[in-house]
Amino acid sequence: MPSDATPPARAPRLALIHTGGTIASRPSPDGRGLTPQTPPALPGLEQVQVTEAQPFSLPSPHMTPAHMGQLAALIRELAPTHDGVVVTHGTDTLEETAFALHLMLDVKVPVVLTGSMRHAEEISWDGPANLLDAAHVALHPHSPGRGPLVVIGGDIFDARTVTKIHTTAVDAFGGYPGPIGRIDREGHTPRLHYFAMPEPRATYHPAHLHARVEILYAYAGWTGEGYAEAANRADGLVIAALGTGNLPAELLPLIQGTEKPVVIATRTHAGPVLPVYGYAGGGATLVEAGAIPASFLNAHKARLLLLILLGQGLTREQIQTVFDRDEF
Ligand SMILES: NC(=O)C[C@H](N)C(=O)O
Repeated sequence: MPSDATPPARAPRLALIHTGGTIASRPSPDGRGLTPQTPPALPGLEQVQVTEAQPFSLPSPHMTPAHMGQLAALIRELAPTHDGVVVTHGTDTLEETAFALHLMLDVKVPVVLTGSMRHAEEISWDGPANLLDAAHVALHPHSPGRGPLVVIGGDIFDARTVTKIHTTAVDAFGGYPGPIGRIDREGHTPRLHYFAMPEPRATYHPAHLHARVEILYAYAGWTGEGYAEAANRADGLVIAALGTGNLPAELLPLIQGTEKPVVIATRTHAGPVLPVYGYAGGGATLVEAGAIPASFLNAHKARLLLLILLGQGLTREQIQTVFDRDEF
């Protein structure tokens, strides 16, 4: 006899993509230190249908833009048949992969990256809780529309602002102005709060990811060592400059003479790049010489944005507009 009872809601479907990192690492049998070996198991989500994939297993210092492109393609493939995607990743370059995905992915389901600071054989192994938090965030109804998120230690971060702030602490992630949400558990029940609404963002579709963009790091007494060589071989440069985006005077003529895009970020850990100083090498003179302020992006995220815009074939002027208007 036909029943008019509502059929039970189907089990949520989660795609779990492993890429390596400490969350997959253990001491290697040859005694030479930690290496990625076994992807972590997802604990305590009985009602969820999980599909696992492992496109590669790398320590995250071995990640390249090509791997980020491969990951983006896999997520695009899995997204239509899943309600959320979790990516496990090494923490060293996690913010770069998160931001590259932020720039390139326009999938509808949430994408959440997580990792761990301690490996599976350590007493303070933080992998399982981070992974469970990430899964809850990925499947939560308030998570779509925020771009890829990073979840570590219960904090939920936006890919644009998150950065690794500690080399060993379990709460290794932060960044100005801080988390956009928080997940905790009351018993087994997740409690999730967002502190801001989702907002629209631009996404890009580069034809390739092999533009060469190099980063130079400014310091007191830099007279431009390495600049000419980098400018010759690269398609674009990013400089982690001083304060609001200032450099020693010797850099001004070098930037004036560079046709390729030169983006000025800051080595300071928070705040925008603003062209306010008019002394030789001051931010105002660099912008007048054609340099592009990176807004509030750190140097390694500015590099990815520049690399992606170059891969999409944008001109120097178009690239400047993207940075000027915060179209990311
Ligand atoms: N905690 C970590 O995952 C660090 C490791 N070196 C990695 O990024 O792969």
